[in-house]
Amino acid sequence: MVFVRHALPGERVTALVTEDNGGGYCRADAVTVHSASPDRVTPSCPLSGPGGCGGCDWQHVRPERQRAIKAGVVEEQLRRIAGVDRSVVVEELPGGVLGWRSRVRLAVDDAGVAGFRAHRSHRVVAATGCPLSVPGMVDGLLGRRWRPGIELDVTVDANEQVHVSELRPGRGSRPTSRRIAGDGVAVQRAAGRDWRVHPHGFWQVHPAAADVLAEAVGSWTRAPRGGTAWDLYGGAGLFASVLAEQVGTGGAVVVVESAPRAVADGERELADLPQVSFVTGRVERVLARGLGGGAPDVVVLDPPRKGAGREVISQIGAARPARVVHVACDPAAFARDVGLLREQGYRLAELRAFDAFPMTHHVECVALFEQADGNGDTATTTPAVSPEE
Ligand SMILES: C[S@@+](CC[C@H](N)C(=O)[O-])C[C@H]1O[C@@H](n2cnc3c(N)ncnc32)[C@H](O)[C@@H]1O
Repeated sequence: MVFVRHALPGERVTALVTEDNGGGYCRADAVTVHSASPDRVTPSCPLSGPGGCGGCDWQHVRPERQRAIKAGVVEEQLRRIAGVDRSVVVEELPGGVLGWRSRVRLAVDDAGVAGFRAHRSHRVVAATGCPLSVPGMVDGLLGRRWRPGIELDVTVDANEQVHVSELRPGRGSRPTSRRIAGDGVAVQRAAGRDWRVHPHGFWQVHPAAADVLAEAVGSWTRAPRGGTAWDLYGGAGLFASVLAEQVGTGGAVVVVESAPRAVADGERELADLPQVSFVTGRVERVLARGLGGGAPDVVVLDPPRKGAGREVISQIGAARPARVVHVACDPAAFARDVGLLREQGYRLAELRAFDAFPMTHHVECVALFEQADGNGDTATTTPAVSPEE
């Protein structure tokens, strides 16, 4: 099998193999298009294409078609990995497909010129702009000379303040970071409040995404008044703020998050919600120790790309919440977690998918799971969940 970047289904192309994995599969880049798909468009960035910047690999595809392909990917992974047959629509976020990216990592080459890393490579592609980024955020950074070998972490917040940190390779795998622009506090707006958070901690990259996801999650959690909810992989507590309104001051919302900086931000920003508490630690370890405070009525989980996995899903299953809302940014890991939740007796009740990363292959899913009541879901095959996951 050959995965060809920069091509579209139905096209005839000449492709250059970039990675040969022996008997398994190859990766290749389409370098010449002989017969183009009607969905092919001219990329707005000259660096998009073979040998160019690795950031946005779908600029050559009509945006409507991008969303249709992403929907097909989610459907296919659910069918193949979780044995669930479900039709998916990928919803557009407000703001258009360009100028949305509020966080970028620039790299500086040996000559001191800033640009973007090439796809799956350390090579730096010099750039003069980035049409995907919020307008103006990288202007002035790309045209300057920098110390060779550093990287620049750039975030623009909801107040249009640009925050820049210089990252120098440090001892071990951790770079040392030095703030060179911004006041070190990014203001973000979502779920009806302003959040003052670390500019380079986790926050949704698309400016509309945090609000859209909080609304989607909150519409399905329906945590009972006085009830208990868990917000796992909770960051600064975006979803906890929604859950807190639902359970009221007589209820309890517990956020579990491994990054101490995000916990510190959340404890400060949600100090007006006494029903919210934070636990710093890895979800799998914290749940193994036991969270205390009674069984949850609702669990929200928003793990990183690799998903939650068997251990965490089993721990959630053992707590028997009535509803589980899963937020996921990798369709394959998500489908594996769907299969694991089914093993725990949960059925996929609702699913929405969002184009939170236009012009890239990434897609964000939000799913509601309810305890299966015997009616079952629309499984077509036995879930193909690997035992070690
Ligand atoms: C996709 S983000 C979601 C954050 C939050 N729900 C939000 O929307 O702002 C995933 C979060 O999980 C945290 N994380 C990653 N691995 C973790 C683990 N094993 N246990 C707890 N938190 C973890 C990361 O630090 C990050 O804040």
